[in-house]
Amino acid sequence: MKILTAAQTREADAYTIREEGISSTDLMERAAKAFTGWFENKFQPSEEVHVFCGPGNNGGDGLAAARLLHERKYKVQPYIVGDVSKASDDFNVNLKRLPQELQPIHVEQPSAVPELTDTACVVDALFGTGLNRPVTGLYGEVIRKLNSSGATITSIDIPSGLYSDSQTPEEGAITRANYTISFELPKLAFLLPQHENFVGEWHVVPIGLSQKFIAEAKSDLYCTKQEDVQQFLKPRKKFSHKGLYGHALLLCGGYGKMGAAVLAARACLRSGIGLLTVQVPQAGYPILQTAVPEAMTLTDKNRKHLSELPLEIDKFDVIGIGPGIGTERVTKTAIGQLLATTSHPIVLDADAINIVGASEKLKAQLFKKKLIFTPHPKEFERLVGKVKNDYDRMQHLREFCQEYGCYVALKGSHTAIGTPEGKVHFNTTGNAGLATGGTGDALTGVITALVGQKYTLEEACRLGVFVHGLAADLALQTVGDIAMTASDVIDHLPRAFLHLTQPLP
Ligand SMILES: NC(=O)C1=CN([C@@H]2O[C@H](COP(=O)(O)OP(=O)(O)OC[C@H]3O[C@@H](n4cnc5c(N)ncnc54)[C@H](O)[C@@H]3O)[C@@H](O)[C@H]2O)[C@@H](O)CC1
Ligand SMILES: [K+]
Repeated sequence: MKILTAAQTREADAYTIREEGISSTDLMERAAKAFTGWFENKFQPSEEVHVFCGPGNNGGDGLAAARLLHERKYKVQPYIVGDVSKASDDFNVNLKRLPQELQPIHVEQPSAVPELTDTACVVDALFGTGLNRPVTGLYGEVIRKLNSSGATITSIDIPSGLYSDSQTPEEGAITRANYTISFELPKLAFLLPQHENFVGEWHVVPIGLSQKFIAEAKSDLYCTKQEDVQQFLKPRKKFSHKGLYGHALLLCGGYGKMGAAVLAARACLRSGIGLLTVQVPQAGYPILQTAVPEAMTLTDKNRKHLSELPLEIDKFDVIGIGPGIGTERVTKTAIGQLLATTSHPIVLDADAINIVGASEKLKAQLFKKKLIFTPHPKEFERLVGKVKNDYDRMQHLREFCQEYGCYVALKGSHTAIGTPEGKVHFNTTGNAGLATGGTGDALTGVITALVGQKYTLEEACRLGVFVHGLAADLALQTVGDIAMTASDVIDHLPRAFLHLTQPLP
């Protein structure tokens, strides 16, 4: 699914109106119906609904929604904020359509906003994608008052004041929505962690914008949905054997962190790898052989740390390295040797990233390799330096991937996968239960397994991150997010793959 800019969304609206012979007023009615459809499922008609409308089409949506909710027996009070003498045409059409008994309150001073209790529902329709400057003055005061009221706020299309695809200037007020209901496609701003407290829980509702326009629109930003990954999932063949599904090598684990190797290995096996060899420091031999009997185990000559590569490194189709390995000098040397010798794809995680990030010499060895990095935001900064905000982080992600011709799965609530072409694919599965030690080790195992099965590096990243998040979503139903462990996520990988390959009842 593509992510469009605010400007492209306006063009999509205009194109749909022009090419599909629908009036802009009817498109607004569709948007308001889609919004109220969601709203009715969430809130009871007994609740008071205060709808705050700005001067543009977002305000028009608010007026239309006020009318529709009133028809469905909600107790609605519309507010018109600021000077609307130059309001949009569709705003005016919807103002006229308000029934006699639904008189709007004109807010020309912040004091005209009533004291709202925390049982009140607010619909925020002040500004949408037409926002063209930071919100200050009266509108800013109204937003601050709504934010501090304790009422439950639902924003139409986007929290008012939030820029959809660039950094909102500091002086601009932004609605802190509990829910955001957006039209047709998500906005980039929703996917960035810094906006969590503004966007709240977000949903996208379809309004029938031209699919032709969306398909042809140029964008480097995507959301990965289930149907996307299902398209490149490879079904197993009846006459197949383990040799067809790749032989992976995991270089993981260290003294006191052998669990990282166990988790990566178990996730790798649960993601379909044909054969798995794990090399661990000597101290890990009995642990691996006992905890993961399906894996072959090699031991390093070093008792506690990774210090050497297996002799026949080229027989492996893919190498996953990093979880639990530490940053000893001997380990750094081994990573240098790995980058210098193998031509097979490598998945680098955790301390492998920290080691590479701290060494210009190793960074110089990254060019023209088949590499996937799976950093969390701190590890990513060790690769690219300090970042200013989430937009800056995205820019660094694209530049790093383009410069080194590699893939980076930058982990987060919406893990962002950067590609050498400068694209970014945001993931849409997963939950806060993943914020616990070991889930990253599991992800390394999943992606390594998929690369071993000859998925392209892009497919392995997108499918791997998606299925790992889906496993966590399935685990959520039985263990919840507080108690979830990495092992729970791995234990739910089978159901997650089943969910993708077979329609569930
Ligand atoms: N026909 C369409 O184009 C559709 C539009 N839709 C809705 O329309 C919205 C976009 O509408 P518009 O393009 O009219 O834009 P908005 O409603 O977001 O706001 C634009 C108006 O606000 C003013 N403005 C912008 N920034 C301001 C600021 N910081 N302080 C004070 N005033 C400011 C502008 O001068 C303009 O009058 C979407 O977000 C969506 O909610 C939907 O109804 C779907 C159909
Ligand atoms: K809004």
